This record gives sequence, structure tokens and C-alpha cells, in this order.
Amino acid sequence: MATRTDLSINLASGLPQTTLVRNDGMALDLDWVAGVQVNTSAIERRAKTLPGRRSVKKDYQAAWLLKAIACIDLTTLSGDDTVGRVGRLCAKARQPVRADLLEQLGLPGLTTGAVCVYHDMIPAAVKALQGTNIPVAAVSTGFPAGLSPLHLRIEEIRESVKAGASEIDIVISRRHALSGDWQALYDEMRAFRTACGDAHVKAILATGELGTLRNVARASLVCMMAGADFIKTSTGKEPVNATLPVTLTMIRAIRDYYDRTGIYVGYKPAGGISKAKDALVYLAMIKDELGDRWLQPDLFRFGASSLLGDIERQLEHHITGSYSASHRHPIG
Ligand SMILES: O=C[C@H](O)COP(=O)(O)O
Repeated sequence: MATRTDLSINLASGLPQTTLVRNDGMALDLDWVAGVQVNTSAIERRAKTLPGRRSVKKDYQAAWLLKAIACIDLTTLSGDDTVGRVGRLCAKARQPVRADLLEQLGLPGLTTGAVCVYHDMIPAAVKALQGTNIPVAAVSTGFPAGLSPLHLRIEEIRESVKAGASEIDIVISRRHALSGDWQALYDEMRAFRTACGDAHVKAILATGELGTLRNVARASLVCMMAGADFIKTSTGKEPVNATLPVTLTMIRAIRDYYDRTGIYVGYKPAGGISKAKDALVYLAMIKDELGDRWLQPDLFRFGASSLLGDIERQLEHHITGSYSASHRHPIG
């Protein structure tokens, strides 16, 4: 079993942080955007071999899973969300794993990275998270399609910030990327960033609707130039959401942006990530491609509604040697 010291050392910097880094952005550099190319078959090949390439076991696996928890934006984005459901989700964010297990793992204060909800549920989440450092993230700008009038999308951001969201997940207009109108995408993202004020902004690219990995790479870059603090794959509502090839493409764009500007931008894969073993693959990929600095909640989040339950089951198995039934982990 993991000792308190083992995991405390491994996770000392893995607890949620209250201060996120900010990206002030830069002028749109169309030459840089036009020069972005993606070798799709090489990306797909590498993505295919990654899951088998690294395996972490026993205490190390437990430590990585605890790290994953600290990086989850625990999410509910359903038409039938209620104040009660959001309250239960927030209780889970405050204490993501059974108290006795967390005690044994040496991290009694562990929480998720954030709670992510629709605008109407912000007050309920803010109330339920009072006394914690867990931020409330709100999806905004006509989520998930992003097709309402621009002034309303901007106003929605302002309203969500006023209601207490300190992180705003915006959706981009896919048509700008699909038609290569990078100036329009830049201007839109810039306006969203300004409306966010001090709130951090995550740009959802909806990569499953962008057609090519080259579009994904270029849209990533343009959103970063326009001041996105995070780039995020998906709303969770597209037919294809987070994938490993898309992840490789986006985190390499983040690396290029960092290399050229010195600015850190975070990454959030979202949609369909529900298994602990998949979370481990994502973490390994981030470590390989971006390094340990990006394995902190201020630069990496999973957008997930059901990943936590599986991680909790694996941790329970790690400590007790047996698996609990998944219905015992209905939330998260
Ligand atoms: O942003 C988060 C996603 O909507 C969550 O998607 P999921 O329900 O497939 O985990």
C-alpha cells in the first residue's frame, strides 16, 4: 500500500491551486498561422502506439490517479440539471474519494480542479463550494453550438462572471475555422477574452467539427494569440470528442506557442473520457510532450462527467484489494 510520504512527495504540487497563469495574447500573426502544417499520418501513428508505451503500476498509479482527480473539471451539462444535482456534484468535488481512503493515501484535503456547469446553475455551485478554493467554471457563448448572436454571447459571458464563475468555457464559431477566416476567429476570441475580465477563459474548439488536424492546429494557435488561457477539445456534445491525435496536435501547438512567446497556455481534453486507464494515457502524453509543468491543475484539466467514479473504484481497489460496484459511485 502507498505510504503517506510516497504520495505526498509525488503529489505535493498536484493539489488544486488558486492562481492560474494568464495569457495576454499577441497580435494575430497570419504568416505563422499559414505556416502551420500537420503530418496527420505521423500524428495518428504516434497516438496509436502511446497507450501501450507507458504503464504505471501500484503506488505510482495511485499517485497519478490522485493527480488526475486534482485536474478534473467535474462536470454536469444536462438539460435536466437541478440545484440538487449540482449540490451533490459539488459535495463530490469537495471530497472526491472516501475520506478514509484519502487519509490513507496521505491527501485528506484533495479536491477536484473545478466544477463545470451551465450558466443557470452557477449560483447553486458557488453556494455549495463556499469555503473551498474550488472554482466554478461555466460553459458560455451559446454552448454547445455557439450560433446565437455575437452580442448575446458576449453578454452571456458577462452575466456568468457576475454570477460568480471564475472560469468561462467559450465555444468558437466553427465556421470561421472551416472557412479559414482566422481574422474573424481572432476578433471573436479577443472579444470573449475581454468580456471575461479577470475570469480565466478556455476556448472550446469542438475539434470533431473542424474537419482536419491542420484546422485544429491553426484554430488552437489563433485562439492562443487572441488570449485563450486554455484550449479545450470539445463540448462533449459533438459526435467525436477528445481523441489522442487531436490531443497531440493541440499540445504541440501549445508547445510551439510557448517556445515562441514564453507564455503558458493550458490544455483541457473533454468529452468521453470516463476510464481511469484513459486518464493515465493522457497524463503520460502531457508529461512526454510538454513536461511536468503542465501536469498541474493550473495548466491541465480533464472535462469529465463520469471519470471520477472509475478513478475512485481503482483507488479503492488499490487500498482494499477489491472493487466496489460502479453503482456505488453514481456521481462523477
Ligand atoms: O466539458 C466537459 C464535457 O461536456 C464532459 O463530457 P462527458 O460527459 O462525456 O464526460
